[in-house]
Amino acid sequence: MPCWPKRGRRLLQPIAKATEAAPAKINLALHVTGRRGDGYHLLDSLVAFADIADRVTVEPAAEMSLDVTGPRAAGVPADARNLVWKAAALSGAPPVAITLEKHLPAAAGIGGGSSDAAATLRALERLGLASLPDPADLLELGADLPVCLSPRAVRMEGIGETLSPVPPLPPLWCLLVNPGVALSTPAVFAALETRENPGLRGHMPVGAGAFCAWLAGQRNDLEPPALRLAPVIRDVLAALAAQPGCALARMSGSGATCFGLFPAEAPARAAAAALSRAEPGWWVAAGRLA
Ligand SMILES: C[C@@](CO)(OP(=O)(O)O)[C@H](O)COP(=O)(O)OP(=O)(O)OC[C@H]1O[C@@H](n2ccc(N)nc2=O)[C@H](O)[C@@H]1O
Ligand SMILES: Nc1ncnc2c1ncn2[C@@H]1O[C@H](COP(=O)(O)OP(=O)(O)O)[C@@H](O)[C@H]1O
Repeated sequence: MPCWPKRGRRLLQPIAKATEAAPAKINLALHVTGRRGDGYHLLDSLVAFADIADRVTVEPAAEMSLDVTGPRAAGVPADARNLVWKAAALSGAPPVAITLEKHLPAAAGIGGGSSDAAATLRALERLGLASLPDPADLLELGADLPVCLSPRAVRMEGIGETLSPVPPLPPLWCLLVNPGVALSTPAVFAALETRENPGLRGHMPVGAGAFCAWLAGQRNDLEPPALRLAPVIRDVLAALAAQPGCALARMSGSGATCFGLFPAEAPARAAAAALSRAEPGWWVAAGRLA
């Protein structure tokens, strides 16, 4: 079904296809505060996004199809198991052809699949093929889906369905590093030693220096279990922390991707170049935090 955008009184060309960026999700802090009866964990997380992204292109078609391309396509399912396909099916939209250009590593703690699925839903909405769902209704696709629907910095609680606004983040650049180890999210949660921990403490300051100091006082409670499952994460954290200009190094989500925060762009770019040279087997990407 073509979509006729209403701009002024002129009839414009129908939108034939829509492309959306699916940015990397970063848990700047991730506190595990309890566990529900069904085994899902309660979280208190400050979530942000980086302009390091997959790209999802959606166009109307006679039948559903999915083409997975790009430098990180290997191993990503190109059928109904993929979250982009599941999202399109859940939306109730007519059949579409989806092209997913993978740049983010999979099973990496940066919500690649969830962000791709959310980007698919935004593209379907732009094409006029489906309306944007209520974020909480997306939990059945994954706990990270609600936060990825409108990718901007927020506080995420519950198992991922409770989203509340935070003050704008200070200008910060991030360096994402993954050592090439895929970590299973359930395995990392299962390896937690303590499940009832305090939530985020205090109020988020506005300036970059104060913000990074405040963040250093928060945690990622999934870091210790992930380190036990993949000890190489310790090397990644040490390598990030040793980069000039790095204000904080921490793991995102259930790992194994870690991030370094840099108040200035040039040191972040220099650190990306240095780490890529030193560890050619690691995935390294620098971007702006949003
Ligand atoms: C840990 C987080 C933090 O943002 O990120 P990632 O490491 O995936 O990026 C997310 O909560 C992951 O969300 P997502 O990857 O969508 O998880 P789901 O598919 O819903 O769940 C996978 C499994 O993780 C565990 N799980 C997930 C979320 C949660 N709040 N409690 C859990 O215990 C459960 O064992 C569940 O079966
Ligand atoms: N679009 C997708 N991109 C990556 N992985 C996907 C996608 N759809 C389904 N998957 C499956 O989901 C698993 C978790 O991938 P991902 O969402 O990238 O994890 P994480 O949330 O830990 O970053 C992968 O192992 C893969 O089999």
